[in-house]
Amino acid sequence: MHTRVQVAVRIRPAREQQPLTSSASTSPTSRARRGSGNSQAGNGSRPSSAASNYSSLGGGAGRLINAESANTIRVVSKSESMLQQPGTFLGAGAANNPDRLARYQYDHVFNESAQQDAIYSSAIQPIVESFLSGFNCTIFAYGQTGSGKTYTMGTEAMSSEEDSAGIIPRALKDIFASLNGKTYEANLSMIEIYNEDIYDLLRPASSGSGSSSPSPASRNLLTLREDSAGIAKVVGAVETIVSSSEECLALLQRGLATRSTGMTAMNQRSSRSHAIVTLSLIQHLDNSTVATCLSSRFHFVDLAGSERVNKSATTGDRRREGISINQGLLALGQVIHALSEPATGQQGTQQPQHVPYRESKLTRVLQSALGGNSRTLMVTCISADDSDYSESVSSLRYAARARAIRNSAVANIQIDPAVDQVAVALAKENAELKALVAQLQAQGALGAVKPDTADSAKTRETVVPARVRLEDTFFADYERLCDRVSKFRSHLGAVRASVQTPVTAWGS
Ligand SMILES: Nc1ncnc2c1ncn2[C@@H]1O[C@H](COP(=O)(O)OP(=O)(O)OP(=O)(O)O)[C@@H](O)[C@H]1O
Repeated sequence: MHTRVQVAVRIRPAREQQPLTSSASTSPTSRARRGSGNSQAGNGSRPSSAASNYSSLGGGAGRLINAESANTIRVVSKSESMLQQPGTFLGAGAANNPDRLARYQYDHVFNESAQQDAIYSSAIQPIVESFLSGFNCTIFAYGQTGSGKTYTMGTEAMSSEEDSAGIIPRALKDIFASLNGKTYEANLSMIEIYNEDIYDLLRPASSGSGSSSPSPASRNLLTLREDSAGIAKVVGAVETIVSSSEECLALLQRGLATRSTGMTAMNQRSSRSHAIVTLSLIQHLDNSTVATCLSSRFHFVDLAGSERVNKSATTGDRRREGISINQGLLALGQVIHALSEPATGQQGTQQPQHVPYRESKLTRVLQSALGGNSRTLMVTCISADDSDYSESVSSLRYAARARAIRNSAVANIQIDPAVDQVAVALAKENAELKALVAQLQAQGALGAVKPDTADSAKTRETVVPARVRLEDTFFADYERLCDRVSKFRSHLGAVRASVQTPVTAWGS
């Protein structure tokens, strides 16, 4: 079933303070480890209660970028060329657009006063329902550095109780509440892509544990391998069995402590890596005749933010990280671009476009989320400050393009492995019966009885009743097999029908 990638845009509250003027370029915290929420006092430090440092006013009449409705963002263009860009629907171009306005439309737009719970209930809950119905799902946060991706995803602090809790803790809480009383297996993993290397955040570094900042060489490097369908999979990440949201949050908290972060002029604790949290779930469905199971994967992706080297005032490691981050995001932009615009052939026919997934680890890992078997939501975080105008407009354009991507998401229904064994046994039995029938036919026991041989009377006496008995057994087994197969088919059909359209709001 084709589903469109959904896009939500969140405008972060205005920063009350100017971008950090700390000497990020001269004394960066070298690959700082994210703490457990402690914030240092003083100029430029991360607020202990983040919301308290930001204006909660929605909208800003004099600003160039504003949320106009629950689906629309209005941008006053600074240049003529901007009005010609995809995603604008005034369309008539600058000459007919004296107000120089562009409007971008999305599935959800949240202004700066939007709270975490409102974002969760309108944009995220439908995806959680899809996941529980057997669909692979991905939510990824995109945007410039400091625009609020980590805050929105909830990879800042792992608690599902606080008002400021983000998407991940809230989703985990809902998922495990829904699974209560069901038979399932759930596994959690957490990785990061840092400078084009993939690390396991749930496996402690193999050496140097005394150091506050393990060197990349001591950490567990993971590899990517393509499956038979050409989809890259991360190999070797620790998958921990989990049975409650509290367990997941404790694990994620541990993983976050080793995520690569660092201070830049734009963000006191800037994520220097793309973090991917994956929850894999197998739900066993109850059925008296044939058991099936739903298997689904939920990827939560907190991307590192794009940054302008001059603005983020980075040097050394921070600068190298920034370049690597930008390269990964550039590749992501190219993939979004290719998927949103199918190439047109010579006769005007649409042709499959080459999609450059292989350009970066990030795009390889996100391959199935973009154009594959997944229900995907891109949460684009922007700042409406005029000083962030060009970065925000660029994010808005990417977001508008991403909305054109069509995925083919299907509910992953499988025969329970235990039922598979029954099916194998029945197939074996069937094959044995067929062989027996063939053997008897070859001996003439099941064919027409040959007339008037010397032993014909004896043959009729002994073979015919045996044949009847064998036929009875064979047909009884055969009917039993057919009955089980037909029950299984109708059950599978019913399960498919019930999970194909669980979310009415999903784009198609
Ligand atoms: N909607 C919001 N309400 C309150 N505080 C916010 C909001 N969005 C972001 N913040 C605060 O702004 C700061 C920067 O946000 P955050 O770290 O989430 O940005 P980011 O996009 O993840 O940046 P980077 O890409 O550099 O990691 C944090 O202190 C965060 O708590």
